[in-house]
Amino acid sequence: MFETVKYETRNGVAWLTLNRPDKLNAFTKQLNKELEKALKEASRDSDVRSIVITGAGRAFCSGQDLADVDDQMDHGDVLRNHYNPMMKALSKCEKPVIAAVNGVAAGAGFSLALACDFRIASEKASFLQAFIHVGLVPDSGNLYFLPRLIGHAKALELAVLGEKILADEARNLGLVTKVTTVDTFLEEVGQFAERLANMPTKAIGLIKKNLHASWDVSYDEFLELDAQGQRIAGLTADHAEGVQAFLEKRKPQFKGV
Ligand SMILES: CC(C)(COP(=O)(O)OP(=O)(O)OC[C@H]1O[C@@H](n2cnc3c(N)ncnc32)[C@H](O)[C@@H]1OP(=O)(O)O)[C@@H](O)C(=O)NCCC(=O)NCCSC(=O)/C=C1/CC=CC=CO1
Repeated sequence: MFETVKYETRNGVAWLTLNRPDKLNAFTKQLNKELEKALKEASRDSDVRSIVITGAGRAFCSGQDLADVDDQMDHGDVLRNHYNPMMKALSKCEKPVIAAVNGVAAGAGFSLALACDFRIASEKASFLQAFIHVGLVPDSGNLYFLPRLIGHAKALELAVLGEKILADEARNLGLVTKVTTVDTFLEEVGQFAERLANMPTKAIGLIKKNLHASWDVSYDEFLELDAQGQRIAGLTADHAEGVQAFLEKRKPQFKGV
């Protein structure tokens, strides 16, 4: 299906593996486009109820392929034409997305991990604001998500100093949900992704939507978003099943509809 992204589905989970291990899964235009398409495919497929993004080999993603940067190129247009569509496909996805950070996440690879809903890190994972080392500014939504996750002061420190953050520090900062050993990494990511895939998918999508909206609207406007979201959730079969299961004292079987 794709050359630079491995796309697999099993047990309700789409696994999207960035697949340029020799270059630490650095982004090329092809990888930007294929990840965008893979995200849209997983968003569309009703059998998919959670998504994992990870990297082949020893890295998660090392950001822009620096051998593929042309002196003459307008970096703003590179973002507009190649990165932003990929990042928008991710932000528009209503299903839970997990960044399974198996190794280094640098530059736009760090941004990609930040834009996911959850980050699970292997003990070998690290996070690097590589941009400053090549005289650039963190992009692809990096400075949108980072202060929301760890606060302004720490976000500024990481972006300006560009020091590598190891997995345990990332957990202490609140950047990752959990850190696993190398040996149990894929199994634990799989278990977490399948747990999400068996939850009320529409409600998760609405939680994502309203949490994002909460940064941009007044409290009164937000209360109206609550009402709109709850109306939609209240009409789902999963809501009916949740209530029924509670009354019957059994475990609910959510179907994602
Ligand atoms: C810290 C590193 C990510 C990992 O370091 P290390 O583990 O020591 O591994 P290396 O020996 O450095 O790398 C192994 C091989 O992979 C190649 N490689 C790694 N990263 C890239 C890359 N980004 N582009 C191309 N190739 C890469 C590396 O050359 C080695 O190959 P050989 O074995 O053939 O020699 C470290 O690798 C590192 O700092 N990488 C660069 C990180 C970086 O600066 N990323 C880009 C930031 S800018 C960005 O992401 C976004 C944009 C968007 C728009 C426009 C323009 C630019 O940037």
